[in-house]
Amino acid sequence: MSLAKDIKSILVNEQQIKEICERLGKEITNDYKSKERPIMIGLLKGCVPFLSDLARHIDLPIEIEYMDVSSYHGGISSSGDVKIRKDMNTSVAGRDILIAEDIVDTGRTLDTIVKLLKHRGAKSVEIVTLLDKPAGRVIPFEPKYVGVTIPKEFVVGYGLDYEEIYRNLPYVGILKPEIYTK
Ligand SMILES: O=P(O)(O)OC[C@H]1O[C@H](OP(=O)(O)OP(=O)(O)O)[C@H](O)[C@@H]1O
Ligand SMILES: Nc1nc2[nH]cnc2c(=O)[nH]1
Repeated sequence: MSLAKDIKSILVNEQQIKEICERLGKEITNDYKSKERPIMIGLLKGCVPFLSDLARHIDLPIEIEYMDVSSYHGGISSSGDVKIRKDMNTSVAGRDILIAEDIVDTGRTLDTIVKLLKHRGAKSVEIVTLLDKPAGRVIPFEPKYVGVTIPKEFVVGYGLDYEEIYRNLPYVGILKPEIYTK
């Protein structure tokens, strides 16, 4: 059964993703070159393909950690309740942190996690996201590094799921509404 048949249109294709990772990797390499062993924290599960591709374009000694965070418990809207399902093991106190995300939508996930990491004593906390959906915000939030700004559509692929499916599509596409309205 093909996954592609459920996609209305491709929003960010494989070539565009490649170019975004190269561009952001160069920018981050330049901005973080004088910082001591920054920690890139991926927010599972959606971050996986993006973090993996982006990190290979960062030419610096960085550490990579993960936190498993979720607020979308099935369906296409945020529950508003950001749950940490698995925390990281390393202390962030005094460290420069770069959070890697697949998407910033309502802003709830990142607002919660940035506040938490600052409360734990991180020296700096910045965000790199593949997708930014500013029209979805319910909390003001501006990620520092953005791959591409997208319209207010529910998207899947390249890490992003609908009910845990579609994360393995190699591109980002708009899901046909009949998939989530049926
Ligand atoms: O800006 P927001 O409205 O908070 O949405 C962004 C979050 O939503 C998705 O995660 P989700 O909760 O679906 O978990 P997942 O990464 O495991 O799919 C995505 O990976 C972001 O973390
Ligand atoms: N799959 C998916 N997850 C999200 N989390 C927040 N916005 C989105 C979205 O558009 N698609």
